[in-house]
Amino acid sequence: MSGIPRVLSIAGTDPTGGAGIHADLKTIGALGGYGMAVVTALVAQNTRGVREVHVPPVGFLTAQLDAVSDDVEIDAVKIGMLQDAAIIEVVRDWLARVRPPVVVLDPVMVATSGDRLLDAAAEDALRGLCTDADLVTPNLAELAVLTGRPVAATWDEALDAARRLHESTGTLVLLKGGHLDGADCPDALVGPVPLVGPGGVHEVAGARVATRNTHGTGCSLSSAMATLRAGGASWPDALVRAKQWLTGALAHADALHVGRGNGPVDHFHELRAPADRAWSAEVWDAAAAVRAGIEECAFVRGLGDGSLERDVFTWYLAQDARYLGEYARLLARASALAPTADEQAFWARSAQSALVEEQRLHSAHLDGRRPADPAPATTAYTDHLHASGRTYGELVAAVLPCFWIYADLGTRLTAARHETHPYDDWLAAYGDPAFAEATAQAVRIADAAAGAASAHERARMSEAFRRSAEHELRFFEAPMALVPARA
Ligand SMILES: Nc1ncnc2c1ncn2[C@@H]1O[C@H](COP(=O)(O)OP(=O)(O)O)[C@@H](O)[C@H]1O
Ligand SMILES: Cc1ncc(COP(=O)(O)OP(=O)(O)O)c(N)n1
Repeated sequence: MSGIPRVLSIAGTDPTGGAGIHADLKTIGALGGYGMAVVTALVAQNTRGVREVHVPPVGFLTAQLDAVSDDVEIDAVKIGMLQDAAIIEVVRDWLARVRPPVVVLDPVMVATSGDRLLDAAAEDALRGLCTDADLVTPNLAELAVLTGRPVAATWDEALDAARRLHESTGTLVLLKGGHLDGADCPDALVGPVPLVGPGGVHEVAGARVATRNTHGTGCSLSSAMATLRAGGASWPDALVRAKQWLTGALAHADALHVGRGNGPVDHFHELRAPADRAWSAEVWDAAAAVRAGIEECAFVRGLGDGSLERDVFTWYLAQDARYLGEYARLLARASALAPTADEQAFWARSAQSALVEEQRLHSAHLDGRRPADPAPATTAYTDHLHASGRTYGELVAAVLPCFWIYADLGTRLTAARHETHPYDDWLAAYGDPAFAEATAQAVRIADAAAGAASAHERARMSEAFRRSAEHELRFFEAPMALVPARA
């Protein structure tokens, strides 16, 4: 494969650009591929429904397919609307001759509007095509037709149906939770253990975005899977990234204002993001007063100029040791929830660093004494962090101020360092360039999570960050408040 995956969509059209080959080409481009398209059917449709379908002669479909494959090395194919058995036959013949390394089949049957996009007589032929694909991505209604069972009403029923489809076809199944009710919107890969892991199910959790603009989500998801897999991702990693991207596209869908019905998602929301204000910049600026309070508080000033009483500092360290023990648990939880291997590894390293490096420094200062009981400010902070662990985005937002405020203080306090400074090793730890880099990575991760979040989830992230920043201030104020004469 060349560096850029060459992905062919075989599908029908949508002149409003939300579904079919139009959605496929946008998706492939948005996820870094080179998109190509062979048209199976011309569909006069918009965001409110399908008006008419024109199917060119099947000989012309063969001519299109051959024109592409005679010339271009195809890394992946995504197959969408096929309309009738004759078209399915042509595609099967072509696949038998030209077998691209990745074949994803979205078994399109009925649009959200209720209009049929596949003849009822072609359902058997489509079952046959499922066996030729590497991945098949039915929604719940399509899964019911393919398995000959009633439409699943619960996630467990849907998983059962997906297992049946996998068993009857031998093909990996991407089960989609879009048509279930509730605040969650999970997807899952169901297939052989070597491909998807223990139990033959790899579930990817997701929050439901509150929007009616979901037109073309199935087309977009299947094209995303084809593109990411052709780019070298495992199927589970492809699903994690595809879902993160699609959730962001849904979260930005309302801003498009395309059509009066079920509008499309914003495939290019990630390209537009740099022009938007980063989430991190928003919350950092919003916390300006709290940050100023920290810089000006007696404890931080005393730490900077070295005038801080040793017993006050020791009290602070004992509390910090208590805090870090809990903080490490929360970082480990972020690692468990992380959507990518890189983020998982980052949070795991951070948890280890919080436990080992920081506590090593503390034990040097605490001179072997056991950490004290947690003070109210310490408990309030760690309670808040635990309460913020509902979703990955919120948790990442909640743990971020501890990185960022300390790194920021570190760059300022580094200027105060000198050989005989009583707290020089402490100032060095927080001014450490490696800690600054870890902080920058935590900020990047939080911005990516905010980019994929719904407006509601993004607001929760901002609130989690704001409250953690306030807890940081109280944490710095606590040692001096306990010793009022020194404040
Ligand atoms: N409101 C929503 N919020 C978040 N994800 C959604 C929403 N609706 C659909 N999805 C996601 O879009 C993809 C397509 O799912 P689905 O709607 O079930 O299929 P189809 O578009 O083929 O009917 C899945 O990844 C699903 O989880
Ligand atoms: C040409 C064409 N192909 C497929 C669909 C259905 O797309 P899907 O992604 O399942 O989205 P909804 O129709 O469910 O919104 C289509 N409408 N047109």
